[in-house]
Amino acid sequence: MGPKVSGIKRSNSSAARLARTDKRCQRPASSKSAPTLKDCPLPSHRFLPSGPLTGRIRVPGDKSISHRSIMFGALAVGETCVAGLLEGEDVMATAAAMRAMGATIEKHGEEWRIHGVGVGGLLQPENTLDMGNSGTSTRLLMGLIAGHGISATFTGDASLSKRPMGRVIEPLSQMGASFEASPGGTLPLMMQGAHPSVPIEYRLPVASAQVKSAVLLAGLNTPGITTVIEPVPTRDHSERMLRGFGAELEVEEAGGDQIIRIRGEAELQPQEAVVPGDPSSAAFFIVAALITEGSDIVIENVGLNPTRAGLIEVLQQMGGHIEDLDPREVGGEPVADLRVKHSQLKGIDVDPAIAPAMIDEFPVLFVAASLAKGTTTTSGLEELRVKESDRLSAMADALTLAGANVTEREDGLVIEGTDGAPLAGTSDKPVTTHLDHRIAMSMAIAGLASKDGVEIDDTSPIQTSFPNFMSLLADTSA
Ligand SMILES: O=C(O)C1=C[C@@H](OP(=O)(O)O)[C@@H](O)[C@H](O)C1
Ligand SMILES: C=C(OP(=O)(O)O)C(=O)O
Repeated sequence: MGPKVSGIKRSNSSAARLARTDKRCQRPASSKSAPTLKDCPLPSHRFLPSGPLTGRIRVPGDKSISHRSIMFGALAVGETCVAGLLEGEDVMATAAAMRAMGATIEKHGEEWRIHGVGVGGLLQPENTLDMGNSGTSTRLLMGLIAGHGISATFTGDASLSKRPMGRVIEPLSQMGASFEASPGGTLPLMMQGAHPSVPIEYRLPVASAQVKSAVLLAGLNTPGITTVIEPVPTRDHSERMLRGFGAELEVEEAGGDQIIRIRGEAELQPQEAVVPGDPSSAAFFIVAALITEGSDIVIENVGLNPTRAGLIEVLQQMGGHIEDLDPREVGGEPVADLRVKHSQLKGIDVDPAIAPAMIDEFPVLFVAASLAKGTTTTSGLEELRVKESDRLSAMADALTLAGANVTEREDGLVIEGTDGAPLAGTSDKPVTTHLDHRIAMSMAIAGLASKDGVEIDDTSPIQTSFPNFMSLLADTSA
């Protein structure tokens, strides 16, 4: 770790350890009384201005692909080996749930080995499935359970407990599953899967890969053909990977729609899976290098599936220097090494049609826009209000506190950039991350391009998707 990043603590520091205990503070195992703030101090942290980012780095495995590797491996008969799995809390929540339903999932050296139970073979979990902070785990597992004749209860942390589950309850009910959810269709909820379940044709009312995947996963153990119609394409990892595991799945384009059909009562074959680096995690280092003077960095092995690569296109339109080196395929997904150099960014109107291909990257795009020359306008982003936090309001508040010029609209933010001048940073009050890893990491990056640094109230949510973020940032910045 270089001397100029003394403000950044490593992930094995006491702050990071506290982070993990802190989440459990919501429901302390060892104490009958509710925890007080004193028992559970938040691991706050000030991210200081940084010199150039240089060197070659790798970010952890893709979160979406990691969840699916575990789920599909757990449904194949035989041993699936997964290399490059993300070991963040969200993926570990999926692993714990699949173990509770009968799969064996173990780490051997650098590799994860999964012994599956076969499609149709999931066991009824004995205990409540605690999904922590993870929307993907919850919605995809609801789909899997819907096609099995078992029941399960789902809980989650304070953030997940506010997120809408009606969007999966609706199609899965049509397939025969039944639900008892909290008011507003939220967690905690109890569900009973159906056996046999009923194949449906479902047109997605919202651009969501989680809803698409939930219906396809329910379709895996449903007799006949289950069809999902997608008017707006979203990440297609489920389709690619289900095919790779041997499911009969076809995608047809018709009149601007994608029509995805899966034949049920499938038999999945175990695989040797390799998970590419997560473009959503690489995004923080891409923006960090673009806004920090003198930076020149290579991020190796970044997944560049076209349904995920929207941020790179938008940053290039803003004048960002991002080069693909050595494009290749890893685990059935396009990847490349990305060379990113500091660039003078200019504000643009972001085409809302690109939103699904960068849905998790808007918080960090807002940081880039805050340092660009001129105005960046975003629209069509209502979905950001139902992520781990309301990401439009959380980022508008956080960036304003750090000195950026931001106007919040119903469906997006309008940001007047500083033309490269550093943001003031935060003084007496830290930014609030609302249990949202992407808000925490985005504002950490804003700290690099600030005068006084940016203080984050709670760094613990970073563990959900990018456990070594703090140490990688410290190692990369001069
Ligand atoms: O299918 C997935 O793996 C994901 C889909 C997206 O959610 P939505 O389906 O709610 O858009 C994304 O935000 C999430 O991080 C991961
Ligand atoms: C929205 C996200 O994840 P999830 O929906 O799985 O909680 C995310 O990682 O930004």
